[in-house]
Amino acid sequence: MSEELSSFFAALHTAKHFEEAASEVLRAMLLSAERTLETGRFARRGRLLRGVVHVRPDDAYRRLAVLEMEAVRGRPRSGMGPPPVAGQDVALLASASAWRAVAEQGKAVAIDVNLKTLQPLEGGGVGNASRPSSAAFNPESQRKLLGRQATHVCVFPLRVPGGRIDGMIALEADCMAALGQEFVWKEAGGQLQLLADMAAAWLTGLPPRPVTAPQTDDFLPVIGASMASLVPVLRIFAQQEETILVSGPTGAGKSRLARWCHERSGRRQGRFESLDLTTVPEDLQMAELFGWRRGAFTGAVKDNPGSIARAEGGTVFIDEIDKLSLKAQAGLLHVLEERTYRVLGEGSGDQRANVRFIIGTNANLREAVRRGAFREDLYYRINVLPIRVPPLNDRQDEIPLWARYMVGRRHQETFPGGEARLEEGAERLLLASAWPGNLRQLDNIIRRAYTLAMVDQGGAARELELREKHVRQALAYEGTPEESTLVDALCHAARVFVQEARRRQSPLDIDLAESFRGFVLGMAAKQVGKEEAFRLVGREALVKSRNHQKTLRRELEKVEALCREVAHPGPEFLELLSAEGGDSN
Ligand SMILES: Nc1ncnc2c1ncn2[C@@H]1O[C@H](COP(=O)(O)OP(=O)(O)OP(=O)(O)O)[C@@H](O)[C@H]1O
Repeated sequence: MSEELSSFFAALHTAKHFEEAASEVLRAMLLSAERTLETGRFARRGRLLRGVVHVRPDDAYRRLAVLEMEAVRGRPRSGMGPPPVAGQDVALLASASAWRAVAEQGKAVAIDVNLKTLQPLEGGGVGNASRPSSAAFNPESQRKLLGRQATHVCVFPLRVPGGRIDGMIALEADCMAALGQEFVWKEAGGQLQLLADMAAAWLTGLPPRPVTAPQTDDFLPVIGASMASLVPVLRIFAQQEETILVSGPTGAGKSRLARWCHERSGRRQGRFESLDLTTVPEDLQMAELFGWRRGAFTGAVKDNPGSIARAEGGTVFIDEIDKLSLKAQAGLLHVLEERTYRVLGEGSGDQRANVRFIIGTNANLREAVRRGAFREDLYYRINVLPIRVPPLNDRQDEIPLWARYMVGRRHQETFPGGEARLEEGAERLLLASAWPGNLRQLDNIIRRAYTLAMVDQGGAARELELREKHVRQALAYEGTPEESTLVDALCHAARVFVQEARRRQSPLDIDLAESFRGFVLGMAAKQVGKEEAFRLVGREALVKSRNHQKTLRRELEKVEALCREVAHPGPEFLELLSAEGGDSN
């Protein structure tokens, strides 16, 4: 390994955060490309501009970093210098096609922005045999790149061990003299990809530099650790013009997040129009989007502008995109590519679509593409800036914060200026519950518990406390989700165990497997009687030898030990323990 590569490797080893690793790799790649440029035929006629690292494992953005060439020149070769920050004004590589090409082919692609061509790099250089794809760029992407002097872009896949492509690194350059694929990528491609390959594991594996808690607001009133690391990426997304794809389970807050992005975009003065496709019959989807003229179809008794026209200058949020019919998919693709559409029933004359689209889905769109239910070209067209909202179960740290926020908000509706709090036990109970319905379910439970607390406190309480019993009752109405399997339940128990250990900031030294057996036996004994309980868990022999009473007692003691450890009074079946009384032989 050359000295240069080994010092690059050493720098990656000492990087503690994604930003530091990104800084190293972008600096090394930009300098390497610049050296090639200086010795080639475009020396003094071209210049490197910047590099951008996009980390998007499982097709959802996790991190972004940008490094301007000026910053590279402005600091010594060794030493960390300021980290590359994806600032608010950063312009992202505006091409869905670049990502599609690197993700599908696992190879770097070179783009000539003036010619609007995109061509795979082969081996260390550009293969003449590979087809240039001239449909690769829409005029908007071209305008944007040229607007920041980028005439040539090379995009390298971020290949992690195992062969997955978890992101890309784009280098931008300015060289009017170079045509098509002539720029330095041809000679430097092999070395640049090597640097990207070496850095991939660090870029995708390192945590982000800790950020101070982002500011909350009405649309994002709670931001826990996992969302906090996404907020910088979201802020950048909000300010772009490209389509954002927000995926995540139902009730996780996708619509609110879309609204948050709108409020932070240059289009905030315009309207935010939301179109939930689950509520629109397939044959009316085109009409709802593009509007109609009177008489366009049966029932069209007067003109209707449609979502795009209503949101003129603003944002259209299309939720549950997988419900879009194939016909309407073709219509949406046309708008996204050409920025024009035709109102239904209008003989001629296209309208300009001056809106930004945000798309929501809780379906696996890639899978829908595989099944032929969703157009592949549309998938790539809307998948420019994908982001995933994690389920509430994966952001446990947010549960008490959301619960407090929701109780407060509910109380303000009845008693503006009043005060509502949650008893500690109530928070513990919420934390220990599973939330398949995410924030929507939590909100429902809080509202139900709130009503119970109000009734308990006689109605007119400006100061209100939501107690554990209110939450327990509210949860009881929900019942156990029928689809809950043993594996789901065990996952849930494991999650709560971890959360309890983290809460106390010291190890939770209990043998969970041992106490779990006690829980199972206790529950079974309560439900079907002691002897049958032992049969259910395959320990019939103990019943026959009359040793089961003693065993049950020992098992229940382990349950009791666990309850003591986590300062919980313990479940009802612990009564069995006292009922066993002196029967210890
Ligand atoms: N930022 C928020 N502030 C207050 N409540 C919220 C927020 N986000 C989500 N919620 C609660 O969760 C519910 C669902 O939120 P939202 O509609 O944004 O989720 P979604 O992911 O778009 O759901 P779906 O996929 O079912 O449309 C809201 O009605 C509200 O009760």
